[in-house]
Amino acid sequence: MKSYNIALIKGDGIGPEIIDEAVKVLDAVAACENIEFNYQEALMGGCAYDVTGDPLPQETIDISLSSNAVLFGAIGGQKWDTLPREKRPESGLLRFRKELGVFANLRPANVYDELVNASSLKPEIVKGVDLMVVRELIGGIYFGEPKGRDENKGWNTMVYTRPEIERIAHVAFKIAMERSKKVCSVDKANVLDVSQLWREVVEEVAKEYPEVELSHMYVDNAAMQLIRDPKQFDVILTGNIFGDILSDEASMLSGSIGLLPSASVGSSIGVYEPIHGSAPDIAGQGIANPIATIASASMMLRFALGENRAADRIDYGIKQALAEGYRTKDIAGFDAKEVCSTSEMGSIIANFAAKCKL
Ligand SMILES: NC(=O)C1=CN([C@@H]2O[C@H](COP(=O)(O)OP(=O)(O)OC[C@H]3O[C@@H](n4cnc5c(N)ncnc54)[C@H](O)[C@@H]3O)[C@@H](O)[C@H]2O)C=CC1
Ligand SMILES: CC(C)CC(=O)C(=O)O
Ligand SMILES: [Mg+2]
Repeated sequence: MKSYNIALIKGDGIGPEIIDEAVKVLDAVAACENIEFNYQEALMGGCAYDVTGDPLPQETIDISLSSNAVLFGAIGGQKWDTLPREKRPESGLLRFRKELGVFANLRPANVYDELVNASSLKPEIVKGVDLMVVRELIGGIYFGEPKGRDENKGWNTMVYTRPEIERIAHVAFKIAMERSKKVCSVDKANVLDVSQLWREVVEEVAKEYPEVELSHMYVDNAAMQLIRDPKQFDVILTGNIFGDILSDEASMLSGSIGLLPSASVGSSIGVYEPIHGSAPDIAGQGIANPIATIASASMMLRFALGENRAADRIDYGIKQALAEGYRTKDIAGFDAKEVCSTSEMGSIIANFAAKCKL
């Protein structure tokens, strides 16, 4: 029996609720595939600050680095918003990503056929959308120096170096080679010097992938085009802040931010996490959609552990639950057979995943 060590970082808000459902589904597929998971929980975010005074205790980094993969929920909430920057949950998350060297955040945005009516856009615009946002994750304006604020001024700096752009561009082109061989690099090169360098380096890297068609788009136009005609995109390559924003926007093509998973990968252990935050407005109500996290667990199985059969089971479980009309509140349109709680949705997906005939 193969055995894997998984670091579980539940975090704040809905984090524990959605991670519990992903664990339920992982255990269901493990039983079918003769594998086992040893989970080790670690604190990050506001809950870590409350216990240790640090949103990212060293123990969390150690546990993560000694595991095969990290499954992450979400951090943050109003309770911690007035703390000094370094103590805030979000600083812990940024530091964590840097410590683990996860420079590439892969955010697939697919529209499930079963949910074309859940989108706020017309079905003919969203049906068949299948794109991948490749977001640089440990550089750009969230990390650049100088940053700070005083009474009357606040400042941050967007910095990218040539090697940082090269490595994320290679990730995007390699992914495009496995897909429809199209990369759209999104920047703001009409205004930002850093984007001019970005564009130049992406052009250079593109020469190593002659089969891939490269285009460039300014981020403001990209935000509009994503809604106007999302199927024009295959791989979107972009920096940290633009990717953060565009992927949240892309989630509305699929119907809810509670649906989109992600993989944060780089030089060591990967972190598998939904694209959304801790959703304090719905925490504790049992209504959060766990699908983004369950789908992130599937990405973990496929990319970190090579357990493709188990991942296929999860993907099938999600699709089948939707096909049979099960919906959490965020995606409950007119065609919902039943509006389920977070925990019911996890159990339904686990059951279908276990029954999947591979
Ligand atoms: N990776 C992370 O841990 C992230 C943390 N955050 C933090 O989360 C906190 C809340 O941030 P917001 O801007 O409100 O973003 P958010 O993504 O937490 O929530 C935005 C909206 O989407 C809804 N939503 C999010 N996830 C959902 C799910 N699984 N099912 C159903 N509805 C869902 C929420 O109820 C809310 O109305 C902040 O402290 C923020 O810094 C934000 C983004 C990412
Ligand atoms: C701390 C933020 C950068 C988290 C976030 O919004 C994200 O990674 O999507
Ligand atoms: Mg975000």
